[in-house]
Amino acid sequence: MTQITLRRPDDWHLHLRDGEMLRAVAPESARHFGRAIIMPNLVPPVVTGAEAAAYRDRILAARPEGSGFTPLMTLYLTEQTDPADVVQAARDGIVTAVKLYPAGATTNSASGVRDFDKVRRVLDAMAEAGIPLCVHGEVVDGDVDIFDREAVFIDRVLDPIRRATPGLRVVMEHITTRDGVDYARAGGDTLGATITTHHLVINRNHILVGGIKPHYYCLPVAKRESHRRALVEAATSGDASFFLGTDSAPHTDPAKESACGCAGCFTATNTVSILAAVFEAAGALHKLESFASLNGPAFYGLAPNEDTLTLRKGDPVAYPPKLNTGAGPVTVFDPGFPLHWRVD
Ligand SMILES: NC(=O)N[C@@H](CC(=O)O)C(=O)O
Ligand SMILES: [Zn+2]
Ligand SMILES: [Zn+2]
Repeated sequence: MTQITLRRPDDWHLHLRDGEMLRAVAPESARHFGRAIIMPNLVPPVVTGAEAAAYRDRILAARPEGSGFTPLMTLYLTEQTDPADVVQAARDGIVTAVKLYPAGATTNSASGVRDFDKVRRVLDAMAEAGIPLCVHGEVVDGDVDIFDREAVFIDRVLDPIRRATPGLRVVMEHITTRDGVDYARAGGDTLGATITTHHLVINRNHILVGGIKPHYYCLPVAKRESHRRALVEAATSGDASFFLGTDSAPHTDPAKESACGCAGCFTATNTVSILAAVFEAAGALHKLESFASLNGPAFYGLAPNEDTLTLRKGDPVAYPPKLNTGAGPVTVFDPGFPLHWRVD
């Protein structure tokens, strides 16, 4: 196959940041994607419906002329979140989902949740109103090894929450393990999982072998190769539980290339070409549309995009290694292999 046309993909987990960074990265996502679930972990975080509405306006203003890219906003769940504000913001069409960060789990998560009982009323209201909860699924306990944090979160936090709040629609964001794949697959139609582009490509060796590679460091951290293979198997299976959430998370080079570097891979620029390579290598190009364009909208109760995107195979596509932003240079994720699929 040398050409494939799919419904325009969506990105169900995206960081656009704010200010100069937003202005530089928004066009990178708007080029290929129809919609994106926008992460609320700004400084300070997007906590209320009014803040989400204002942030949405800033994103719309950062789109290139004529772009139809639609940001789908989320609220950052805190122990002070007002259930009525969440429900109202969803009813008003401002907010599509709520994001749960365990406090301290990742970039800008300090305002996240420590005591899950304190958000019980919000979760009950969300279950009742059908508002999805997007979850960064890692425990933060110092005694849990960083490579085990996802599996332990499923047992200690996620499964108890889902049992206590039946009907709550949950997205396990950026799963990185076979444990995550298995739990999502068995979870029925109230449970979905996003998989990032980079976790389909790298394992922990990419970060650590031959010198430390800060641009491959993200959270949850990439796991061993058998887990990466489980993710590829899940993404390319066509199973409706799994859909694309790039987690494209720009940080400037100085913030990444540091004695204490930030977590996040910036993949917005070349994600679609990388995904085509991954799916082709798995003999599953015909499943790319399910993963990138169909399963996500189905979970969120939305129609797929009307328009399409065509990829053609040819000579390697050159992507700029860095995006220059007003906030500083941002390194574009390097998959480590040539990309032959060009988006028309
Ligand atoms: N994935 C990351 O490594 N970083 C994300 C936060 C997140 O999605 O956990 C970021 O905001 O930089
Ligand atoms: Zn996260
Ligand atoms: Zn993220």
